[in-house]
Amino acid sequence: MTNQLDKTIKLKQLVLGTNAPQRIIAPIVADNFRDVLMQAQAIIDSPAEIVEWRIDYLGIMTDFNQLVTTGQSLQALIGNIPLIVTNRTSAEGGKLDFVEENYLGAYEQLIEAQITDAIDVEFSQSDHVIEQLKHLTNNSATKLILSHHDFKGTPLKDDLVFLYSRMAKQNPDIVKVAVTPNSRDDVLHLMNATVAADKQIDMPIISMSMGDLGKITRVAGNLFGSVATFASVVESSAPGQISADHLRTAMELIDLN
Ligand SMILES: O=C1C[C@@](O)(C(=O)O)C[C@@H](O)[C@@H]1O
Repeated sequence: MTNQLDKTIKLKQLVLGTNAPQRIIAPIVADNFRDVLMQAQAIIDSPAEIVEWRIDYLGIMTDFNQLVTTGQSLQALIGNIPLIVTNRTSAEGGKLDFVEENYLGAYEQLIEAQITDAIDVEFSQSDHVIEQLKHLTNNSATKLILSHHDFKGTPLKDDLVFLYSRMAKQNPDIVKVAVTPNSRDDVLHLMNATVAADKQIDMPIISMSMGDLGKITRVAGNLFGSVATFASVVESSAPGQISADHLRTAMELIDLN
C-alpha cells in the first residue's frame, strides 16, 4: 500500500498533497487570445494559487503560433503561479469538437515551448493519444493529469474505486475525477471512493462532485483525499464552482486551509 505521506507533487514550487493545504485552481475561460492575460490578471489578484488555461474555449486550434506567443506572455505574467493547460472535449463537457491533429498539436507545441507545468488529458481518449502525450510529458518537465468527467451521474463507490485504479495504471502524475450527483448518496459515493482510492493508488487525486449538491466536496476536499479544488474568478467552467473569494472564506471558516 502507498505511503500517503509521500504522495505529494510539485507544480513549480507549489506542493500538492493531502498533507498540504487544499490548493485553489481557477480557470481562464477566454474565447479569444486578447482576453487571456486580462483573465489571468484577475486570477493573480484572487485567492487562487494555480491557473488553469482552458484552451478549448478558444475554439478549434489552428493558429499554433498565436497559442505559443500568448502562452509565453501568460507564463511571464503569472511568474511563480503554476499553470495547467486543459483542452476539454465536448464529450466531457468542454467546448472542443475533437480533431486528433489539433488536440495533440496544441499540447505538443505548449510542452515543447515549456509553457505549461501540467496538461490535462481525458482518460477516455484513445490509447494512442494517451501514449503520445505520456511520451511528451515523460520527456519534459510537464506533468500529466489524467481526468474523467461525468456530467450525467455518479457511479457507485466500488465502480469509482475501480475507475481510479484503471486511471492510475496509466501512471499519470495526478488523477482527477469530476462527477454529477443526482442524490445525497452520490456525493458520499464520490467522497468514500476518493478516501479508498487515495489509500490504493500512487499519485495524488483531485476529485469533486459537481452541481449544487456537490459543493461541499469543493470546500472540504482535503478531508477525503482531494488535493485541489476548482473555483471561479472571471467565470465558472463547471456547475457548482464557488467563487475563489467565497471558497477561501469557507475553507478558513472550517479551518481547512
Ligand atoms: O476538470 C475540471 C474540473 C471542473 O470540471 C470542475 O468541476 O470544477 C472544471 C474544469 O475547468 C476542470 O478542467
